[in-house]
Amino acid sequence: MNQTLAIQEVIEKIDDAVKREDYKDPDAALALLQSIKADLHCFHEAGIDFKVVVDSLDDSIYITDREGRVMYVNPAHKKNTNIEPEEVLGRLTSDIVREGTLFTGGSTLDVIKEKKKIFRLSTVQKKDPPEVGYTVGVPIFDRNGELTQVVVSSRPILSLQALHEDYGRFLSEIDRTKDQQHVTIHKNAKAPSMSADRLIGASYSLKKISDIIALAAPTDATVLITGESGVGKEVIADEIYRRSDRSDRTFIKVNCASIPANLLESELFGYERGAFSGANSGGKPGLFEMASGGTLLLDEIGDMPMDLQVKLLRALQDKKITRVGGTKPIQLDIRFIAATNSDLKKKIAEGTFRQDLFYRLNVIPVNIPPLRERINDIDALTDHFIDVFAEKHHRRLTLSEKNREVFRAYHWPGNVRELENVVEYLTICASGSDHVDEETLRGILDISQSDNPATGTGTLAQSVENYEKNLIETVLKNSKSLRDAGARLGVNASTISRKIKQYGIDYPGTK
Ligand SMILES: Nc1ncnc2c1ncn2[C@@H]1O[C@H](COP(=O)(O)OP(=O)(O)OP(=O)(O)O)[C@@H](O)[C@H]1O
Repeated sequence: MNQTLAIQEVIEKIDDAVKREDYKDPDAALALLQSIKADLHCFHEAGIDFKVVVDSLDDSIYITDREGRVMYVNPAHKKNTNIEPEEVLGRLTSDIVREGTLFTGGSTLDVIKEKKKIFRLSTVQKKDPPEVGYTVGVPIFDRNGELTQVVVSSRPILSLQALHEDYGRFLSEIDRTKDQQHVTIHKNAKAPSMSADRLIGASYSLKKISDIIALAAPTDATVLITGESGVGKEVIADEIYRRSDRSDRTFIKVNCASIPANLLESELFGYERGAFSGANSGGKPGLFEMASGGTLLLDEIGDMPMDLQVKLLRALQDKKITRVGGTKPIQLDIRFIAATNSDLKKKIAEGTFRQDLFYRLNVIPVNIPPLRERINDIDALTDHFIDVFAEKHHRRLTLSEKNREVFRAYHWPGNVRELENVVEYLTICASGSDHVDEETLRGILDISQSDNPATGTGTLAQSVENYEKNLIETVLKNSKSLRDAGARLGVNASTISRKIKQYGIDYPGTK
């Protein structure tokens, strides 16, 4: 039990006994004394001097009464803020914040107002230059539910930034080790190259998708899989292939966005001898020919150039293609699956995607909702990834119920891929205890979108802008593209591009 609360309970116990005049009844008085002795014994047994503990913490601790009058600050508070204890002790936090010479922001006043735990930024004005801190204010209540004290712990936001950078480095490391190929060829569904990932989830949407797959997979009907980046489109395509009658034949996956537009046509359709200079003189079959008899996944179909869309439409309609520079039609027998994270209807309206191609592809539409709309999948996927990474890294991550609540409440801009990365990172960097501390979680999740916006003075706003600028610069350094940086920060590429201009960040091609 919290020691302050426990002492307060003993005091209240004595007050109640005095009110009831227990001392007039020897039995009641004895019972009271025995109960107090038991309480004191508990403190003694615990053997922990909580003041020594708080004084040894590296985080700043700032404790006020219910009005916000400062009762205590620990030595780390002075070390981290340059504020002498006598400058704040006995003073009202509202006065200190209003004056604005020691610090601004912070969570004390909001905890008093809202009577719940609050996360806020605070700017230490006594530091030169002023330094932004990340504060967590917690209310303490008596047993009647009345607020008695507020305890605020804080640390410089740079420590969170360091954590974020560490996580950014981890992500680029993963990217580097991932297969960077634009085309993947699987000989059959049991080939070692096929990912072992199966469709995990407990949500109603995933169950519906699973039902559609069960019905559509054994047919040759074209499937169009849509959904944000990282929702699991490729996993669904794999599942369709596994459950299809073509699972013992070739499955080719081609990423239409990563192959340069001028090469995509010859990659897909192949070319005849001497079709263009530099090409293999004997001609080359394209991916359509190579996939014939099997399945072809056209990933990122929304990024296919318009002129190729016409050719693709013809191939789908006629089930025939002609190599670049060739005249002889080649018969195809392909099961097509297309996937995209673009809004194809919007692209049609903008004139960058052909409507007739859309209808050709959209025979069996499968839309995968973002993870934040499939909260029931989060626990199942988390457990799945904990198992996967326990096996890979020989250590097991344990999450508390509170950690899981943070997971369920988070908006997962990078969807399942982000959840997978977070679980891998925590397995490596934060396993070995029965929970992950909340600060570590907030450090690697996208805190810029947290539900605790900074309450701000001009200086605070400026500091937050600085933080945002630094964070974007750091993430850009570790990213392959604006889109990649956007995905890491949970915003789209155009937001990153706008911020680059707004903050004058030096990034090639944006000036
Ligand atoms: N339902 C799921 N069950 C198990 N693993 C999943 C599930 N959904 C996604 N994943 C995992 O999440 C990661 C991202 O999934 P995937 O590559 O299929 O997403 P995507 O929608 O194709 O992304 P992008 O549009 O960026 O290519 C993969 O490692 C995949 O194994």
